[in-house]
Amino acid sequence: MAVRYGLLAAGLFRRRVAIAADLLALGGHGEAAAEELNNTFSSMSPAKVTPIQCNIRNEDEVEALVKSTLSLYGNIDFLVNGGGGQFASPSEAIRGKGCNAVIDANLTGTFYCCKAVYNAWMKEHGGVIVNITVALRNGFSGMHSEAARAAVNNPTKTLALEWGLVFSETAVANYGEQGTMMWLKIIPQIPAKRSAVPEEISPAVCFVLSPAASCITGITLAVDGGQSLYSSPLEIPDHNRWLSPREGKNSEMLRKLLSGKFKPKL
Ligand SMILES: CCCCCCC/C=C/C(=O)SCCNC(=O)CCNC(=O)[C@H](O)C(C)(C)COP(=O)(O)OP(=O)(O)OC[C@H]1O[C@@H](n2cnc3c(N)ncnc32)[C@H](O)[C@@H]1OP(=O)(O)O
Ligand SMILES: NC(=O)C1=CN([C@@H]2O[C@H](COP(=O)(O)OP(=O)(O)OC[C@H]3O[C@@H](n4cnc5c(N)ncnc54)[C@H](OP(=O)(O)O)[C@@H]3O)[C@@H](O)[C@H]2O)C=CC1
Repeated sequence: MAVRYGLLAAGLFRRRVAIAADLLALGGHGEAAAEELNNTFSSMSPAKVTPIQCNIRNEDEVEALVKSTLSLYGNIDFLVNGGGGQFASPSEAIRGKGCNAVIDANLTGTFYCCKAVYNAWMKEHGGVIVNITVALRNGFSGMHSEAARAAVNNPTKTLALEWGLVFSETAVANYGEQGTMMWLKIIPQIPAKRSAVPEEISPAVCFVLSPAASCITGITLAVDGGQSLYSSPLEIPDHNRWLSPREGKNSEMLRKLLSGKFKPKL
């Protein structure tokens, strides 16, 4: 199984019993992470994590990575795209270079990985691909990040159709170190009244990878405690930039209501 290593991928590894497989951990600093996982889980499973460094923003490196994986393991049953991230910034301050960097990491990097694994293995043998993004309905993880994550959604469906693979996009909302303060503020708006934790993301991914999901493809599975069903976590700043309604008795009534001078009957 090929996985770009991260917090969520580590959770996935914990559930390796369900999908007994070796695991290839990737990422800029994968070695220490792989060592930690191998030490932690060696008594529980023969599965082994092998770190191979690769910048997924570089197409040649991704192709070389897939080649190395196949020489190591002989096959690639699953690809879980879990690499990515963003920097925090108000939209108006994001520069082109930063925007492109985030799009390259989250969107183009995901595509490179899908394409390389498909061409080198899954085209002939089939397989399952899961793309992990952010649960972003109504927006919030930053314009650059949102653009990249939302842009994974439709191609996931297109590739599921074009390639005939079991293909799924898992949108997660679990807030660890990133955005903690912001997240604390919005927890009251989450129907579950808490965020998800990595241990709740990995079972969802395992489900999609497992034979239990053998008739599922191209779906988006939100693991977010219902957050995306409810309001947006974004705060709307006070402003006076909206067009006023046409003058008349209804706009007059609205003004009264908003001023608090008029008490509605109900
Ligand atoms: C912000 C909170 C939103 C809600 C969070 C939702 C929940 C999500 C959680 C997670 O994502 S967990 C994963 C956590 N990990 C990360 O987020 C790491 C993300 N970082 C990266 O992937 C990379 O650092 C990057 C953002 C893709 C940038 O790549 P790199 O460092 O290689 O940059 P360059 O290609 O050289 O481009 C640099 C360019 O980028 C802009 N920039 C980078 N950092 C910042 C920053 N902190 N503030 C503003 N702008 C930034 C900037 O334009 C840089 O250009 P220069 O100024 O250097 O010329
Ligand atoms: N954790 C959270 O709260 C949430 C996470 N997500 C998203 O879910 C996905 C997985 O998250 P999680 O596991 O927590 O995140 P992590 O930050 O733990 O893992 C992301 C991994 O991606 C790797 N990575 C980033 N850019 C590249 C690159 N250019 N080339 C190769 N590897 C790269 C990082 O490697 P390295 O560290 O070596 O640079 C890191 O190991 C991400 O897309 C994240 O944005 C969504 C919602 C919430």
